[in-house]
Amino acid sequence: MKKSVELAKFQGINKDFGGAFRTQRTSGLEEVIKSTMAPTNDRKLTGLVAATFTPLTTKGEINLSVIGPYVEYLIEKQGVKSIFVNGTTGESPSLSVAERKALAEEWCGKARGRMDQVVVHVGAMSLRDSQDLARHAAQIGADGIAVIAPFFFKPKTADALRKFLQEVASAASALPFYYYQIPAITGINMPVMEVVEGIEQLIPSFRGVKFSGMDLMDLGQCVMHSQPQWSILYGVDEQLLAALAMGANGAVGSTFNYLGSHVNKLLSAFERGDLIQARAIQFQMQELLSFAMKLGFDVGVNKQLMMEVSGLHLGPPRLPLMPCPLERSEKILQKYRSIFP
Ligand SMILES: CC(=O)N[C@@H]([C@@H](O)[C@H](O)[C@H](O)CO)[C@@H](O)CC(=O)C(=O)O
Repeated sequence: MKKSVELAKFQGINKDFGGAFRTQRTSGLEEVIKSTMAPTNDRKLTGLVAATFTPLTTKGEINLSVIGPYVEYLIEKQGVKSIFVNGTTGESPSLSVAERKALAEEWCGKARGRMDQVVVHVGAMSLRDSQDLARHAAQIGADGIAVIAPFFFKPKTADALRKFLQEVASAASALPFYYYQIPAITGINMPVMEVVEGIEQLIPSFRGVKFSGMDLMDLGQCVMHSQPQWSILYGVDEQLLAALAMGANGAVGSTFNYLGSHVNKLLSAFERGDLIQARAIQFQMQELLSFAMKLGFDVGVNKQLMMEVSGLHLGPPRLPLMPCPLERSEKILQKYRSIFP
């Protein structure tokens, strides 16, 4: 990469929160290729993206009726304008393909005209299921798709993983495609940098990474070598500020469901160079999460906290996750209220 390009990119880093996107200079041939293969939505994904919980009834069925009020809550109370649905927080590995389609359709329908972007996670252990979900996401008007690495039969090399991602992306080539890395869940610790190397040649619709790992050097390398149209979105909410300093363009996370208004202030503070304020908010988030983690924090506990803060009826998590014990949820809610009065 030329030095001037590197410098321009470095200077452009973190100017993305306002939603601006930069266009790439291309040759005539590249223009032709782009016009035939580029995704129809070329709006760069930036800012806060809430990874949504999946509403279930008390009997454990998906509860589509909560999705409309949920979207309104995120917009009105949390200032969150983009969502990432059917991900980890949404318990996608515990949902059937039919349930995932019904949920994705409802999220897209309710968010249409109200939110900036809806990214549908379509990753699955079966390539065919993943392709089916990707095609469906395109039909229902999703703004992008993301794919996690299959984690039962794990790809052994970056090449194998890239091929899997390519096969899914090609089922919905008109949609921006994001690689979803989350090593704590998948057990796949391959550096993201290795996975995305040369990926735009295989996947013309590739638009970035949802980076949910702890390795900030790998994150920095991804930022450094990313293309202008890519979004590097961080997914470990409790250390978001470090990722912003490293050049992340935005964040996808579960806690933005109930902390979005505060984290938006963190982003604004960072943007105007007020590190004291940004750090103070990050420390508040850490205070809450470290308290919850000591008591035991998983998607079930997180979902309960969201229910109590928002008043939305999200129901229990699905087995094998267990509902949050009452005593624990009371303590966490109390802590939440003391930190964020
Ligand atoms: C392991 C995990 O669930 N990570 C969360 C974080 O938002 C996480 O809940 C938060 O940082 C608290 O640890 C997200 O990265 C997951 C996510 O975005 C998703 O639901 O797909």
